[in-house]
Amino acid sequence: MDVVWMLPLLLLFPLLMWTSSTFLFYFKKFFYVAWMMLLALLGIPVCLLKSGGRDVENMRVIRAMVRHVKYFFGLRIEVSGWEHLQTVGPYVIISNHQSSLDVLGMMEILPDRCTTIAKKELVYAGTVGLICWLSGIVFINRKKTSDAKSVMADAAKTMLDQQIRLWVFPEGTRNQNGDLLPFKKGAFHLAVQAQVPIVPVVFSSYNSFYLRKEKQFNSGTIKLKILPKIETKGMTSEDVSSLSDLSHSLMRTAFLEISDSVPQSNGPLKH
Ligand SMILES: CCCCCCCCCCCCCCCCC(=O)SCCNC(=O)CCNC(=O)[C@H](O)C(C)(C)COP(=O)(O)OP(=O)(O)OC[C@H]1O[C@@H](n2cnc3c(N)ncnc32)[C@H](O)[C@@H]1OP(=O)(O)O
Ligand SMILES: CCCCCCCC/C=C\CCCCCCCC(=O)OC[C@@H](O)COP(=O)(O)O
Repeated sequence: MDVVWMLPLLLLFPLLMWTSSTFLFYFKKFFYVAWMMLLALLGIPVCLLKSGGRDVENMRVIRAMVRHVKYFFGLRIEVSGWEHLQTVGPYVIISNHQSSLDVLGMMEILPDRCTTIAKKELVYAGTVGLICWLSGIVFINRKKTSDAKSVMADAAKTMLDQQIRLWVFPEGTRNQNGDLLPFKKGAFHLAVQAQVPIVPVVFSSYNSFYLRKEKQFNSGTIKLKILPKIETKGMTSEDVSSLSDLSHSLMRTAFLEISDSVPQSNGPLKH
């Protein structure tokens, strides 16, 4: 191409960058995925050298490598309720799930020996998939409940045998509706089967800085509220529904309390 044409294009590019919020939205999203892929590529050999294979201890590598990422996007993460994570031994963390950006908040508070339950498709996500597998992430097939149930029953045993904590997203999918989705039951069966406490964690609404439909991705604050643990000792599968309802109501109250009242992306969810 002629140099004469290159010059205005070169000048236009930064202008486009600073003026078009849609362009910035896609650029930031692309950068997020690309950066995470690169970090994972660098993290994989570290994990292999440290533990030689699939091991929950590799979560420490991810936690350390992801902590700076928030600064690229001007995101502040404010945590409250740290004391509720000071529980000895295994427990199940449950949290709401709005976007893949949740990984940033997660890595801010992730306790030692804590891994997560994820959809099986994530294992195919290139270097990110491989580092997730190396870090002991438990993959489930959401379309086959019987398979998912047996994988989670095995996880309940592993939690106790290997003193592992598990992070589950009980909504079962990403949701940015300005409210919580009804909860799936897996996390509660897991906690009851292992007879371990549940620690609810609530992420404030991202609607004040990240709107998928409107293609807005600005800087902002994520509030993370860790709630007091809920004991499950002595509970049976009969108690799962009430345990799920109690957790949902506590988390919904906290979610509405810490989220700014901003226009919602898709309107409030109708139950
Ligand atoms: C260095 C660089 C690094 C780079 C980055 C790396 C980042 C990596 C770290 C972070 C990773 C983050 C990953 C995030 C990924 C998040 C996700 O993938 S979310 C999606 C996957 N997760 C879930 O789906 C978990 C929640 N879902 C469930 O628990 C579900 O219950 C289910 C087990 C999948 C089953 O779902 P479903 O059948 O649709 O619905 P239910 O109503 O819940 O269940 C039906 C029926 O079955 C009973 N039941 C459910 N579970 C059990 C069980 N474990 N045991 C026994 N019975 C069970 C339930 O009670 C229902 O019966 P009922 O009679 O109606 O009560
Ligand atoms: C086929 C591949 C599927 C996942 C591709 C993700 C690739 C992302 C790469 C880098 C981003 C940083 C780490 C993100 C890890 C979190 C992944 C995530 O949040 O998955 C979404 C899942 O919770 C729910 O998905 P659905 O909305 O139910 O569907």
